[in-house]
Amino acid sequence: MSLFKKLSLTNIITLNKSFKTFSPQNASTIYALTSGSNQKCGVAVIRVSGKSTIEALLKLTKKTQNIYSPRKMYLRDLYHPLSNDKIDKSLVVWFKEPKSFTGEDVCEFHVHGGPAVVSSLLNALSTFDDFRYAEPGEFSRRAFVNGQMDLVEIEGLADLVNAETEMQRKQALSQMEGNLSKIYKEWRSSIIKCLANVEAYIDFNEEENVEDDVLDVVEVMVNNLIKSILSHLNDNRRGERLRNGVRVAIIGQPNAGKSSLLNAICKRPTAIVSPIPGTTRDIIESALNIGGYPIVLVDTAGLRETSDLIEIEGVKRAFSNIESSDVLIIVIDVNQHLDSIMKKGFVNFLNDHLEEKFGSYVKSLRNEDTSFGFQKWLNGKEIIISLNKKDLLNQTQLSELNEKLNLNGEQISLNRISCINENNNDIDELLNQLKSKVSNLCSNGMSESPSLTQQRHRDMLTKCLKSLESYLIKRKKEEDLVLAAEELRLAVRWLGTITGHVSTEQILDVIFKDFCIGK
Ligand SMILES: Nc1nc2c(ncn2[C@@H]2O[C@H](COP(=O)(O)OP(=O)(O)OP(=O)(O)O)[C@@H](O)[C@H]2O)c(=O)[nH]1
Ligand SMILES: [K+]
Ligand SMILES: [Mg+2]
Repeated sequence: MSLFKKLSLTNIITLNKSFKTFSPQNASTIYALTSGSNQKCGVAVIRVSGKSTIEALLKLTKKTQNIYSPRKMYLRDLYHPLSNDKIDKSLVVWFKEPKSFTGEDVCEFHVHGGPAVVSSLLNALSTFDDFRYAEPGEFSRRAFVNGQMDLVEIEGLADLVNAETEMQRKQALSQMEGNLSKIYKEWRSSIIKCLANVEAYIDFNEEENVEDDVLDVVEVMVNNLIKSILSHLNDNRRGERLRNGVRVAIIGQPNAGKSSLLNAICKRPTAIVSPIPGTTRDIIESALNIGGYPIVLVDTAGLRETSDLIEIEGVKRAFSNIESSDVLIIVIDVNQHLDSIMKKGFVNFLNDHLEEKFGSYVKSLRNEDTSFGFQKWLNGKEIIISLNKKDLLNQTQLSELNEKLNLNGEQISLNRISCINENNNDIDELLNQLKSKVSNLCSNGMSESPSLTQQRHRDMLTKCLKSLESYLIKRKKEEDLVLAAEELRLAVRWLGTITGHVSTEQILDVIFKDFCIGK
């Protein structure tokens, strides 16, 4: 083995060793109701983790020595250690460290899910020395500290617990199983390799053992890394959208029927509907699951110029929601605008209508460019146009309208609906259009090429990318190689922060505070 290769190896080992900078706070044994609710239920699970777990299990089941094999279920009576009172008949299972969720000795008691049973067992556990009720996320935190899961996997676990739709579940499961971590870990080891090579070159370039082209090889590797990280970052936020929900804003002029449409889609009277224009002022949000994709449907105030102070604020909020939404459903009262559509043709009508209704907003978007068209206006958003109140048109008007609805190849979806007539397929057609737009915007949650799922990862990856680029710039300017190498060291750090190889208490506190107790 060349000196160069030997050195790479030892450097990697020291780099990997220096990362656990925090101390595990696992002196006490912790316990919690882990099955979630405090409501009555068939079975409640109480989890215990820590070094005195076994003592508690033996005491509660009145055994003097450990007769329990790990990972096997036993049916046992549980007794309160102080009163000797029988608490319940329970299934017990224990896991010997390190083969447990937390990496410590763990025991689970499956008891009948009544509040009195649960509190009696929790009370019994509290009587043991150095036992305390777990903090939110403390079991997971111990799993992390003991190396059972990295941070990205733990975040996947939290997402899995919070997943509300099928696609979210798939994405979270894949992340929990380490598919996303794998990418970050591979990148990290590549950078560590680069760093080790550069350091070897710095230390030993006088000697013949170091290959001449080492720095060129590093440059190629860094360039490849930059490419991979960039394409992961520029994924159009597909994974984040799936995790957080796609924002879909319903917009249009007053009385177009926006709130009626929200109610029709949600199948409940969420928003107030009235014939008075300017009814909706606040933003009304409703969470939906469409084909496994999470959606936040947003009803907004009708867009118009007004002197009503409250309505002005409503219109302002509507515009800021247009800005932050991924999909816009533009509702148009087709009865009111029929003449105009027939006269101008649909695309011209739409351009004029949008310019009139959204003019101020559009102007702010287009700066000096005065040409007006959907593409400019969309600004990357998906658009669905809903011609509402079609029930007010007669058959002749409807068929004349249909002939006019030529979109000239614009990338928008169009539908004709009625929010009054409950018994129609129009809303279904709209939902299908919405689903196809949303599925284009979201990752499908599958593991082949896991998507970036969190802003935290995005921030760290961006910093990592900057450091890699700085390395190349410093190399190009032929600056001191030691200073350039420092950039690689930083890049390793940023990546390590994502998975928790480099860690600070602040990051951990932020991540684990959102966990429920018992996780
Ligand atoms: N005939 C008919 N009337 C409708 C339809 N959809 C809504 N309306 C009526 O139109 C009026 C306005 O409906 P809303 O849903 O309040 O309209 P909006 O766009 O939310 O209005 P603002 O909140 O004031 O901007 C109400 O009287 C609704 O009953 C429809 O499909 N057909
Ligand atoms: K209204
Ligand atoms: Mg409304």
